[in-house]
Amino acid sequence: MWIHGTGLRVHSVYVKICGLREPGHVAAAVEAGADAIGFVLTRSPRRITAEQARELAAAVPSHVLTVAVFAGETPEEMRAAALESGVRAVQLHGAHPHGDFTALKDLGLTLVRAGAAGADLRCGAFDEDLLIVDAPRPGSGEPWDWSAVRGRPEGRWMLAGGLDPSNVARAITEARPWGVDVSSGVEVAPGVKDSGLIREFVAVARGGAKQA
Ligand SMILES: O=C(O)c1ccccc1N[C@@H]1O[C@H](COP(=O)(O)O)[C@@H](O)[C@H]1O
Repeated sequence: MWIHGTGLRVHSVYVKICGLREPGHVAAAVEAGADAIGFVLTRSPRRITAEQARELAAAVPSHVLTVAVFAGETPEEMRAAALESGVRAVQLHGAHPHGDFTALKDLGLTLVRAGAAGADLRCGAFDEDLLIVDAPRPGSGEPWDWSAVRGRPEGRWMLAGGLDPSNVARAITEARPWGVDVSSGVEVAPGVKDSGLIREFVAVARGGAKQA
């Protein structure tokens, strides 16, 4: 199902796979049915350049949202990297002020705001299109008490932080998010994705695979 006017497609639970660096893993995520895939353009074991992101994004069909992930960069840096990479969305982690979102608005990209549970939990409060409610340390793979936010975020919001194929079904039950976002939980080492784990994560998040 497509959400009118947003370029966003949802099944039961919207699924984003983040921190992709290899064409084979991008293909695995797309074939598994991910709705969005993320390229980390900030400090991280998963960091790639805007040029590498452009090459990876070029192979992604238009129904899958490509997202550039930032944390602490200036609006000018984010604009330049977003334009060079050719992504369709930008994701701002941490304490970015409202003005940073306003400064990116004219790019016409989907704006994603990501913050921990203590942040403003209303999607749209910073003019963003999507909200991610994450662990205090993004990309750390550390689980947190997902049930603590159940019923609190408003609008289209994704749960993130420590999710993996073994716990995502429970996390969805506990927090009732609109979508889920994963990075570490589909890796065999920091920054090293695994196609089997990507497939398993998408299948479980959509309710298509049984939990052990
Ligand atoms: O994935 C990263 O390395 C990363 C680095 C800096 C900011 C955000 C990052 N990714 C986002 O973090 C969570 C996933 O965390 P986890 O590793 O699954 O626990 C998600 O929002 C990613 O988009």
